[in-house]
Amino acid sequence: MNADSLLDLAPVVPVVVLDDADAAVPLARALVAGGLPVIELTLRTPAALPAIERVAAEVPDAVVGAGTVVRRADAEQAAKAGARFLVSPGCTPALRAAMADTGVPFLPGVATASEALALLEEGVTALKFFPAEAAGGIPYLKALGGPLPQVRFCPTGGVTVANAPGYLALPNVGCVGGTWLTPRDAIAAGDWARIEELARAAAALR
Ligand SMILES: O=C(O)C(=O)C[C@H](O)[C@H](O)COP(=O)(O)O
Repeated sequence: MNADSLLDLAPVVPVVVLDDADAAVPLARALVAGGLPVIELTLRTPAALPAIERVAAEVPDAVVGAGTVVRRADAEQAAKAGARFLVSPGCTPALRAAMADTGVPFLPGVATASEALALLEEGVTALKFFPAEAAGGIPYLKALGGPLPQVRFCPTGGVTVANAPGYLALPNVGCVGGTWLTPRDAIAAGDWARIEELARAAAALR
């Protein structure tokens, strides 16, 4: 798998904030059962790294990655924990180098044509578009596709079950990401059936 093929594995990538690493395995199983095998666990809580480790070891059908990669150490620790991909909200030359050094596929975040061009110069053609809705949403991405048809995006940030189909209809969108599949209250309650249902609805979007 490389970053470009990652965009084709599932129409929606659940972006997860976990408070308790014990929730990771049942959560990942529910998402996989609902049809969403690609899972981004954000490095925003101390539970994230052990959660990545457990999902990588115990849920072979999941493709678990790390989100909120913002420093070299994040990239290194996530790769060591078994992350199969890395996602960052934005990118700098140092962060790109750090992610590339891990050998793990990565999706750097961009929000402008210049940022996309800087990464294109380094051979990176799969990008996260963040924060998607706030940065201009569907019309903005459509406009970027004119001069930059070789770049494909995973829009994330303000994407919902309602606006996801519009993004997925764009030729330069491979998949979308969002937190709506894994509500914090459902995770806290261990309501895996609800999460599986949300995943199933999202998997059917395309
Ligand atoms: O953690 C990261 O690396 C990010 O870039 C941020 C997330 O992608 C957004 O927080 C998505 O959140 P929603 O808008 O609720 O779907």
